Amino acid sequence: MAETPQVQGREHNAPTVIVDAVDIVYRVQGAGATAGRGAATAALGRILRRGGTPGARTVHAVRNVSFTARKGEAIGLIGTNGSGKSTLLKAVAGLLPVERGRIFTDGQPSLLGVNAALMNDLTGERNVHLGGLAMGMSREQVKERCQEIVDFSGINEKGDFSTLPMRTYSSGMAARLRFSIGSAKDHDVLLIDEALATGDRSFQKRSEARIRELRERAGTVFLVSHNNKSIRDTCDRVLWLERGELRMDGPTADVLKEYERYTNQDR
Ligand SMILES: Nc1ncnc2c1ncn2[C@@H]1O[C@H](COP(=O)(O)OP(=O)(O)OP(=O)(O)O)[C@@H](O)[C@H]1O
Repeated sequence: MAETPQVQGREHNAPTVIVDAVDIVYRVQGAGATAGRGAATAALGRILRRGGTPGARTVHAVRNVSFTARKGEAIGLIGTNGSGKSTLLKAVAGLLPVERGRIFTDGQPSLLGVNAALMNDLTGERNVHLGGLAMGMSREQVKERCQEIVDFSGINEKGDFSTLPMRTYSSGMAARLRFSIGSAKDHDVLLIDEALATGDRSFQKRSEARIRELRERAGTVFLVSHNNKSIRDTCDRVLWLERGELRMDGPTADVLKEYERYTNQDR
């Protein structure tokens, strides 16, 4: 019997994210109002020049980017500072509008860290519960997995931190707990922004293994990182963004070779 398109859509290799000729532009209100001359004079000058809103400036962060991601792929996003990686990830997560082009996703993309909105005044344990519920886990599932999530994060390695408020955590500990909560559930499309950079080497190894597991369970994983080794160890494909443009899209080894050549030369 012929398969319906929906059944085909569940196959390995099926597209999960299609980004089609996307541009993303930030609008910064009130930017530069105090630059140079006095604020009032500068604002008046702008009104006279443009006849528009004073102080509105734009940042064109992503330019004409297209790619298709498939089930089972782990895709690294690389590029020098400010090249548009986080912006693109937020747009795929549906948190930023596109100026031009379209983004299609099959399933709900989860941006690690943002979806599990953690609260500084609550303990790590309470945050594990809330984060789990926010991701759609049942109370029983959360109860069952709470200890495992805390153990994976390693926050209790130097004391019983899981019963202390998150504001007492170092930024690395908070990032580890976020990663641990976010990756406790299988995601259709998991977007990870620099989560691995903050942990120590043993946490990095655990999280790399976790990414490989998530990927095997048929999801698609995107990983933004400045750590080329993490990218090499976890991703089979890499997108290289530079000044908002997609400079290269291909197998990890090929793209990293060109990227390393680019970052090692004087620019
Ligand atoms: N909220 C914002 N408002 C205005 N401009 C922004 C905003 N966030 C980012 N930008 C600008 O958009 C461009 C892309 O930034 P983005 O954070 O996506 O880059 P990135 O590649 O993730 O950088 P990094 O590696 O430094 O984290 C930069 O020029 C940045 O200044």
